[in-house]
Amino acid sequence: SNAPRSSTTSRTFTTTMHNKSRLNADMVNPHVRAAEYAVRGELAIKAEDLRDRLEAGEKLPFDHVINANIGNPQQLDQKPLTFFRQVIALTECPDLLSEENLPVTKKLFPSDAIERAQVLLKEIGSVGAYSASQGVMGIRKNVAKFLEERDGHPADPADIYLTAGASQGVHTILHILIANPSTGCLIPIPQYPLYTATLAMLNGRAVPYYLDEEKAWSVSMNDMRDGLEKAEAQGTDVRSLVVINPGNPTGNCLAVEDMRDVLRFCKEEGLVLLADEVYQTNTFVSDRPFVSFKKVYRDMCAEDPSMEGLDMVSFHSTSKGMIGECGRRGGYFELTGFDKDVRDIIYKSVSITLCPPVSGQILVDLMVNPPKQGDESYPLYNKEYSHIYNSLKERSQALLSAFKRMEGVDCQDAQGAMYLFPRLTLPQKALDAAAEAGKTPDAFYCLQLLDATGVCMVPGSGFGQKEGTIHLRTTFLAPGTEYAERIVKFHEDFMRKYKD
Ligand SMILES: Cc1ncc(COP(=O)(O)O)c(CN[C@@H]2CONC2=O)c1O
Repeated sequence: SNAPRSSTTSRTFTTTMHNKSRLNADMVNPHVRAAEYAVRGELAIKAEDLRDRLEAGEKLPFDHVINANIGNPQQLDQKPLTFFRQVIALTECPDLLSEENLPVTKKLFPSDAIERAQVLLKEIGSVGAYSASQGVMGIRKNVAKFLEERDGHPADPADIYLTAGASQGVHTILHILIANPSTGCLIPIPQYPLYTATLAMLNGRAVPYYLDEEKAWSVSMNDMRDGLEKAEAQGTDVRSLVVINPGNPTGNCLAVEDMRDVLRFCKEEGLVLLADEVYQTNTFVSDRPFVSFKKVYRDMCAEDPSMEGLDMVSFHSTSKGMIGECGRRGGYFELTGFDKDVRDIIYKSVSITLCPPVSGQILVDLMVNPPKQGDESYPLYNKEYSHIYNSLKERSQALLSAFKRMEGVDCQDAQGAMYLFPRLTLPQKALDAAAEAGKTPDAFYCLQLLDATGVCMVPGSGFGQKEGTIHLRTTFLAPGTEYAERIVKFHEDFMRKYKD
């Protein structure tokens, strides 16, 4: 109405009221509704509730909750690498580098941190500005240089895409690969549920291939082939294959021979290989050092040119390793192969979300180009890095030995990554109690463990496991061995309570 407004006038709009109900869960995208991500599922939610109750002063059988459900090192006691934070701080507050402030800044920051921040800011401009969608070129050049030094084969900055963590990279690539509801992707079982959750949201098909627990979780080519053939017989158009190396949740590091078999299989079957290598510096056994799929592939092409023509995406992240800067959301993927038209579509896809976090990009630069011998910051960097590495290795061994002491628990060595994936053999009474509670045996055990000890692990079913087996996934990030003893004690009580 055009009537003059007054404090009492209320404008009324006469429209035909649509009798639409308010949005409810049945109205949202059913594929997103169907997706599951156990790392932050029922157990994690309950752990947060217990933490809140402790903070509110409630008395529980433990005085703090330990999140062993997620590989989040700095949530526990891991400290950030000093040099990385110094460079990030300087790039976030460029006034510290002004002529006027530099004399004071030099008293607070090492010269190589100041120099690195100046070089980065010259490349980036402001960390508050959008960068190129693929990421800052200077940083991508450093990633390419790192890859050349790591693998001994050429790497091109044009093949490098910086991402908001590896998660965003995985989502981008799967989003492009899943062309329709019958498109499938071969996924290792057990796997990190980013893959099955993303495939569910994209309405694609997760095609399982089982890792061989008896062979330290190595890949079984027969199982991979069976998985492919079974899926194709059901009308699935399998277009890609995921390998996680070192493995999450299994901690296995693949032998080069197995990697060659996987590459040959992908070439023969025309599959895009997604090589998730975020744990490439989390390796603990000397006879299984990390070797990239890119290196093995290039070596194979040099021996046999008929291997050329494979399409592969390799993922890395600043969330893992000895860096553990999960919240920064830094990462990248490297494209190997790919038709130019497909690359244009990948670029278009990443351009829609403008650019990855610039501070995450800076962290990628630091990850691939850390202080070197002779640099002012190298002694401190090396000391911190070695301390973190050694403590992760010790903690993996301490928790593994605790599991090996537990009745009915069998656990493969942690060759790498941040996790253990023990297998449990539980008494029938425990299985019956779980069924009675409407829970899977692994979830039942994890819930009881959490209630009794405050230690939050994730049921193996959240990662996939062979029918009839029972596993748990835990990180070994928590400090000390006290919590491992809590787990041992709980297990003894649990097995006594449900003894057949
Ligand atoms: C194998 C693997 N790939 C990708 C990611 C994603 O990492 P960013 O997006 O942070 O780069 C993770 C994270 N690991 C999850 C997070 O913590 N615990 C886990 O199992 C992972 O384990």
